[in-house]
Amino acid sequence: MTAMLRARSVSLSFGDTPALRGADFLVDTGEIVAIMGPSGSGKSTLLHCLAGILVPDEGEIHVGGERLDTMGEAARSALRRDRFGFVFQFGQLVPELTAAENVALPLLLSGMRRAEAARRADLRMAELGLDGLGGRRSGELSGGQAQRVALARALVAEPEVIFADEPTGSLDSLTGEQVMDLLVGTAREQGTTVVLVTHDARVAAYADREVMVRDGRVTSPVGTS
Ligand SMILES: Nc1ncnc2c1ncn2[C@@H]1O[C@H](COP(=O)(O)OP(=O)(O)OP(=O)(O)O)[C@@H](O)[C@H]1O
Repeated sequence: MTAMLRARSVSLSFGDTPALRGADFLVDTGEIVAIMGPSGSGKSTLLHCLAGILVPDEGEIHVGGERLDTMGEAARSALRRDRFGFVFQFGQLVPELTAAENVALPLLLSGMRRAEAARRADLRMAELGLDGLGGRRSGELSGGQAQRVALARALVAEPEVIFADEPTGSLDSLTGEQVMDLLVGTAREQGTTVVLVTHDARVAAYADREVMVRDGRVTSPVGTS
């Protein structure tokens, strides 16, 4: 197996607060890894560094063969757009857009023509059980529906990596299970790598492997290769 993402001795502080203190992490291509650990231990910060949203103060982040932490903002933003998909606790749909427009957004941003983007968005929504909801805005969707729309948006451009930060945190347990079934099912089908942050052992159980973050360090095995 080849490493999709690797963090080496990553440290990052917010002012005087150290969030990461020499964290090492590795995920192989197609692997689903859950990052667990106590509140405030640095899980989200690690995910944001791996995704090129935050730049560490020290250490290295590698995506495939590329070094992410030394890239400029424009290159990191292009890499996030072209190779990564994101699902957060609250779907973060654009409220002014319909569900279908939200799902098509990543394709439009990468320059796809409107009709083709709409066609692919429809297909993806149908796969996630969202038939007939394309015209609704986020305020007209249930929490589970909105999170499935967010999932469709994360998956529509067939990213290499999905980053999911507490993707079921705002849902009841049954709806959360449905969202995890869809996320993990689609990722396995497409060979997508998933990095998942969660407090919930039932959610982490969907992953191939769990790592534990404590006090800004990954304390359990960092990877398989
Ligand atoms: N934007 C920020 N500004 C200042 N401090 C921050 C910021 N983001 C995180 N921190 C601090 O960094 C540390 C790690 O935070 P992080 O959000 O990564 O933890 P977490 O393990 O994801 O926590 P939780 O499970 O509660 O979401 C905490 O002490 C937090 O207060």
